[in-house]
Amino acid sequence: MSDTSPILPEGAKVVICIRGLRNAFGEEGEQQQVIHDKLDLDVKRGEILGVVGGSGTGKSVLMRSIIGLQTPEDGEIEVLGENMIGREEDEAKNIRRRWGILFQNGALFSTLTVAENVEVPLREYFHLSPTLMDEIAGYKIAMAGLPADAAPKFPSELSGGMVKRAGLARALALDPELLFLDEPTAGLDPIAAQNFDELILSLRDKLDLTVFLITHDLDTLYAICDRVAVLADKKVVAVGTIEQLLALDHPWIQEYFNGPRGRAAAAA
Ligand SMILES: Nc1ncnc2c1ncn2[C@@H]1O[C@H](COP(=O)(O)OP(=O)(O)OP(=O)(O)O)[C@@H](O)[C@H]1O
Repeated sequence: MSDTSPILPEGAKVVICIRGLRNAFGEEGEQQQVIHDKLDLDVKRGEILGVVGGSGTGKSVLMRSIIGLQTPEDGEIEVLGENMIGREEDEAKNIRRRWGILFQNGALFSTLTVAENVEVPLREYFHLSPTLMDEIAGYKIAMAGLPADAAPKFPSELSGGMVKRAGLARALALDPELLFLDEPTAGLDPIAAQNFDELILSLRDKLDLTVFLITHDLDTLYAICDRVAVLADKKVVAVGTIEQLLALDHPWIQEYFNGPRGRAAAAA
C-alpha cells in the first residue's frame, strides 16, 4: 500500500528513512535468527507513528538500529538527514542530541533524583551553572506533567506513571526534534495511560515533535497515532492510518484490529 497518509501534508519531509534493513543474531547459517530482512520505513516530520507487531517481531531492535545501539548487517538508515551507519562517535553524538528516548521501564538511574536524571543529558553536552541546570530540569519536569516536589525524589519513591513522566522529562532535556517511545503506556492503569497519551499529543503539537512510538496499546493507536507501521514477516508489511490498514487483507492486521480488543478500542 502507499505510505502517504491524508492526515500528513503533501510532501511532508521524511525524518527517518530506512531502506533494505537487515538485522540478525548468531553466526551465519541455519542457526542464525534473522529479525529484519529488506525492511523499509519512512517516518514523516511532525507525525506520531505507531509501530506494532507481535511479540518478538523486532520492534525494539528496529528502534535500537535507528538510534545506533544495534549495528545492522545491511541496509541504510538516515535520521534527520544524517546517515546513521558507521559514524564516528563524535559525529554520532551530535546527531544523538537531536532526539530523546523513553525506554520501556523509564531506564532512570536509581541512585539519582528525578532532577539529577534530567540533568544527565544536559551535563553531557553543556557546562551550565548548577542554578541554571536546576531551572532547566524543573522546567522539563513540569512539561512532563510532574509536580515540582517530584524533582528531589528518587525513582523508588515514584509510582509507575511518575517514572514514565520522569523518563519523558529526561527525554525532553535537550529540546529534541524527535522522540522515541518504547511502550510508554505499558504497566499503567487505563486512566494513567490515557493521560500519558494526551500528554504526548500535546507535546507533539506544542514542541513540533516527530514521534516514533512502539506500542501494544490499541487505545493509544486510536487516540494519538497519525499512522501505524506493522511489523511482520521480518518487514514493515504495511504503513497507514488505521482505516487504511483495516482495508488490507493481512491476517495479523485483521486479527489485531478486528479482534475483540481492537473493536473495543475502535468503539471507545
Ligand atoms: N542482543 C540480542 N541478542 C540476541 N537476540 C536478540 C537480541 N536483542 C533482541 N534479540 C531477539 O530479537 C527478537 C526481536 O526482539 P525485540 O525485543 O525487538 O522484539 P519486540 O518486537 O520488541 O518484542 P516485544 O513486543 O515482546 O517487546 C527476539 O527474538 C529477541 O530475542
